[in-house]
Amino acid sequence: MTKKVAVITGSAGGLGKGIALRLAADGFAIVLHDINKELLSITENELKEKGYDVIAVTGDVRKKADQENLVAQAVAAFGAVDVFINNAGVESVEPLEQITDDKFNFVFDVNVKGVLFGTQAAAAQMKTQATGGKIINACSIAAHESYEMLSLYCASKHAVRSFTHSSAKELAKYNITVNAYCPGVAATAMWDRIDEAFVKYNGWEPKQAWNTFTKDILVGRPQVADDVAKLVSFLASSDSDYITGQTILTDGGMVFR
Ligand SMILES: NC(=O)c1ccc[n+]([C@@H]2O[C@H](COP(=O)([O-])OP(=O)(O)OC[C@H]3O[C@@H](n4cnc5c(N)ncnc54)[C@H](O)[C@@H]3O)[C@@H](O)[C@H]2O)c1
Repeated sequence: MTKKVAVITGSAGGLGKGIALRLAADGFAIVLHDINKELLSITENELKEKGYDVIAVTGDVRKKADQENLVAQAVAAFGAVDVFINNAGVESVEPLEQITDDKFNFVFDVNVKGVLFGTQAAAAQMKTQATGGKIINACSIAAHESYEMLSLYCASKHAVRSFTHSSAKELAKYNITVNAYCPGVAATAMWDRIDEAFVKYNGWEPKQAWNTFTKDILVGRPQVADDVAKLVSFLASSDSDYITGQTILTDGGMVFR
């Protein structure tokens, strides 16, 4: 039987890499993708050394042509795109008054336009496949709750949540489901930068933001990439065939919806 194919944007490191490792172990052929060419190559080699079927495509989710190229490369290598994961995202931490025009555009370009262009490219391919496909978006607790100092990031993730709902409705007739995973606080390079921003703007101690955000998590520990990958593994599997348009929290018990 031919392997199903999963494309994961922003998968050179962080949660995307964790998702790629999990889906590879689940039996998917993996298409890695990132703007960071150097790290992408290291991660590609890591998966190859484990014996997984993998290719890596460098690109920028903000560019429609790059997203189309990503899908074309996936199809050229493995023949289909069964699962497309809009994982790439950027954070933004600053007081509301200090958000600039450029910063606003940058965050919305990556987090929202990136999801739109990824969904368009993936759907165009999936519509041609008898089996349809699954589109899975990176959302966040910040798509369900709004935090001070994170207004721009929260607004962008609320937009992704809305896109998840609308695209599920539009694409259902093509046998394409669209869902999202909403992590809480996971130890990645993103959270290192968030912590640094609270030091810069609030005069907090290093790790104070991390400790503040993680201290009340009900399961008693911060999140790791594998926690997120387990939910994505389910959403990528046939076990989730009856689920679409959902933005599912995986946060150890932080936000209740
Ligand atoms: N870490 C968390 O606690 C957390 C919580 C909730 C949601 N999320 C979301 O999960 C996703 C992954 O987060 P992470 O913590 O792994 O972040 P990260 O910064 O550690 O990794 C993100 C990856 O995306 C890549 N990337 C950034 N801009 C890109 C672009 N324009 N085109 C292609 N690739 C690009 C980066 O190079 C990097 O490899 C993001 O959408 C993020 O908003 C993370």
